Amino acid sequence: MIEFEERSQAFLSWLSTSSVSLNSKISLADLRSQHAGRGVVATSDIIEDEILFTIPREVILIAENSDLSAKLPQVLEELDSWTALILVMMYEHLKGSASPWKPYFDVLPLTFDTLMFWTQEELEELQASAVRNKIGRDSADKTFRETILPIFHSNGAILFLNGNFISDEELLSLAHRMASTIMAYAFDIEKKDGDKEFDEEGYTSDEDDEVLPKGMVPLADMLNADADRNNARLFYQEDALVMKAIKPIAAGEEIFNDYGPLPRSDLLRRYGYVTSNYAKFDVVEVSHEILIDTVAQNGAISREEIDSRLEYLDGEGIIDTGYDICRPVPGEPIQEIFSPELLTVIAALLMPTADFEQMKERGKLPKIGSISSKVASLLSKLVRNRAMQYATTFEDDEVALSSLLASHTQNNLSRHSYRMQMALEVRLGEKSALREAEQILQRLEATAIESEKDHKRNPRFHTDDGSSKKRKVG
Ligand SMILES: C[S@@+](CC[C@H](N)C(=O)[O-])C[C@H]1O[C@@H](n2cnc3c(N)ncnc32)[C@H](O)[C@@H]1O
Repeated sequence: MIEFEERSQAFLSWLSTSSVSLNSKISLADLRSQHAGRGVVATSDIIEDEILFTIPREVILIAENSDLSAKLPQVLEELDSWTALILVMMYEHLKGSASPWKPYFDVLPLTFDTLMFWTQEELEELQASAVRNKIGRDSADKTFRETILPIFHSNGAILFLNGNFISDEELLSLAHRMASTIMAYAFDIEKKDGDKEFDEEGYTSDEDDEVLPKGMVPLADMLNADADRNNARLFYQEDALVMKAIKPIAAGEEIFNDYGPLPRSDLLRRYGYVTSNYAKFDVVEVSHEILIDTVAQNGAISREEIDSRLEYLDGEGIIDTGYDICRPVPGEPIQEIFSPELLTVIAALLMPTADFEQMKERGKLPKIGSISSKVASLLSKLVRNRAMQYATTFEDDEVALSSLLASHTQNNLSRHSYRMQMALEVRLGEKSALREAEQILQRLEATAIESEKDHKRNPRFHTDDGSSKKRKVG
C-alpha cells in the first residue's frame, strides 16, 4: 500500500508527464488533520487572474478519452453521460496498472462520508431533515443492476481485462464508489467551440438549457471549497481547461473552488462534509402534508374545502411535494424566506370563499405582496409544527454538540463521531433557520395586525393578501 505522500508525488509526476502545466507557486497539501483530505495551497503570493494550472483536454477522464470508447462504442453511445462515465471509471479502475489514469485513481477516495454510505443508525441522527429522502441509494442500486451489470455480463472479455472477474456484488459496490466519486469530484465539461452544434442561423443551443456531460478533471478536483471563500475558477478553452485565481491569494492560503450555494444538508449528501460558512444557505423543506394538516388544524376552512381548492391550485401548477423555508437574511423580503408557491397556496387557502371563487373564475392566483396577519399566523404555526417533527429541541442539540466537540479534543475523532457531529450541525442549522423565520413572522404578524386595525379605522379597501388600496372617491 503506497503511502499518502507517495501517492501525491506520483500523481504530480503523472500530471507533468501528461503535459499539465503547474504554477510553481502552488502545491498539493495534506489537510487530513482538518478532515479535508488533500487540498491545494499557495506557497507564494498569487495575483488576481494568474494561471494556477492548465490541463489539456486529453487528460480529462471522459468516455471519448478512454480506449473503451473504441472497444464498446455502441454501448457507450446508448448510455447517458453520467452512467457512461461510471462504466468508463470502473473499466479504467479494473485495468489497474494498465490504465493511463492509474496515478490519478490512486489519489481518489476509496471511502466516503456522503450520506449514501451512512448506516441507518447514523442517518437517524439527521432526525426530520428532508435530505434523508434524497439519498437515493435504492434507486441507484436498481439502475446499476439494470444497466451496468448486464453490460459486464455481455462484455466480460473486454471489461474484465486479463480475466480478472469480480462478483456482481463487488461490481455494484464499485459502481457506487465511482458514482459517489463523480458526485463529489466531477465537473460539467463545456464543449470545445468546434464540437458545439450550430443551427441554420449560426446560433449554438442555449447553454443554460443544455445538460453538459460530466468529466473528471485531475488536479482541478483536488481543490476544496468553503462557501464563498472561493478564490479560483476553472475556465474552458478550446484545447485545455485553465484554473485561474479570481482574487489575490496570499502565500499559505488554501485555494478554493466553488461547489455552489449549498445548504449543509446537501453538502453532506453530495460531498460528505459541512462547514459553518455554509450555514447561510441552510434550507428546511416542509412537506405538502404538514402544510395541509396545519391549515386544517387552524379550523378556518374544512378539509373538503381545502381539497376542492387544492384541485384548482394543482391545475395551476403550484402544488409541490414540499416547499422551502430558507434561513432569513436581515431586511430581505418574505418571498426570499418562504417559497412563493408556499405563500401562494396559503393565501389561496385562507381567502374568503367568495374571493376564492371569483379568483378561480378569472383563472388567477393570489398576489403575494405584503402578507396579512392571518397568513403570518398560519406560517408561524407551520414553522412550529415543522420544528416539532425533529426528535430533540434546538437547546438539546446545542448541549449535545458542545459535549461531542469537547470529547473530540480529548480522543481521536472516529469516523462515526465525525458523522454524528455533522448530523448535529445539519439538524441544528435547520432548527435555527426555523427559529429565525419564526421571529420574523412574529414581527410581521404584529405589524400586519396594526396596519389591519388602521385599515378598519380608515376608509380603505383591505385586500386579503394584506395589501391596501385607497378607496376611490366619487
Ligand atoms: C473535489 S474533492 C476535493 C479534494 C479532496 N479534498 C481530496 O482529498 O481528494 C471534494 C471532497 O473534498 C472534501 N472537501 C472539500 N472541501 C472541504 C472542506 N472545506 N472541508 C473539508 N472537506 C472538504 C470533501 O470530502 C469533498 O467530498
